[in-house]
Amino acid sequence: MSSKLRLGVNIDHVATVRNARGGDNPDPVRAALLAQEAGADGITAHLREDRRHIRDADMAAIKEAISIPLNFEMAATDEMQAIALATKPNAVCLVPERREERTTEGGLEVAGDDNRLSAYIAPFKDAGIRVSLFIGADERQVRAAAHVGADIIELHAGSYCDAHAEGRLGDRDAEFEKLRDMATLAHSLGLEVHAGHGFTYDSVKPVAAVPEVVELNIGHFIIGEAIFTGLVPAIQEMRRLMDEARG
Ligand SMILES: CC(=O)[C@@H](O)[C@H](O)COP(=O)(O)O
Ligand SMILES: NCC(=O)COP(=O)(O)O
Repeated sequence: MSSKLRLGVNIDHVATVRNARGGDNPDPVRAALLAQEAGADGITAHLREDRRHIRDADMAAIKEAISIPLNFEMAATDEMQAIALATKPNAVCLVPERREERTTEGGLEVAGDDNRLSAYIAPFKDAGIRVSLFIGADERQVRAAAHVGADIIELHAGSYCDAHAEGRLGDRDAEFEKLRDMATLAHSLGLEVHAGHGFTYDSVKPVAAVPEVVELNIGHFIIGEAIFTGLVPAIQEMRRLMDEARG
């Protein structure tokens, strides 16, 4: 098995730069369209409860503008459910949120919240919106994701990427093995497997080579690299490395 690996480009941090000054520039919709032109297979955007980057109007405008799938990241709240159902993305990805965190620190606790999550995801499934759960590489959470009826899991790759960046080689290898093993388990349970958070040109290839992983969502590094090389070359280089790893 070695299906094509999709690249979802997360454009949140274009909005972070815009919001630093107010006004309209840089425009996340323009970034989404450019990402599409550059060969992205999907656009990911996270409407945080505190609206620190993407805002409600961005999400609606991105959905309207692009012709590739939109992956709508959100906390599992009633407010976000109503917005996502009105936006009609291809998929929602439920993520944990803590107001004070700098970024998404961990995965969703599915195992301890399975009854609520089963009921929460039902309206999305009725509306034809695929449901992804952003979880840590943890067997309990993978099994619970299958149990609640998720279509997809996105494995939080942050611990692997951090260990890679900090040169903690033992931790990096241990975290990679967890990602690989949980991808295999999830696939065997009928879940589609994605991974994301923290990938760079240096860290992406081992995970891109895992055959059960069919999509990577990558944002912060690509947007940062775009400052130096431009958005299209930054996306194309990530795409090249992913394809090379897939071999
Ligand atoms: C869930 C996730 O990994 C993405 O949303 C990514 O982290 C970008 O958003 P933040 O930087 O706001 O966490
Ligand atoms: N779900 C992960 C994502 O969309 C991008 O994360 P990052 O590359 O911005 O860390």
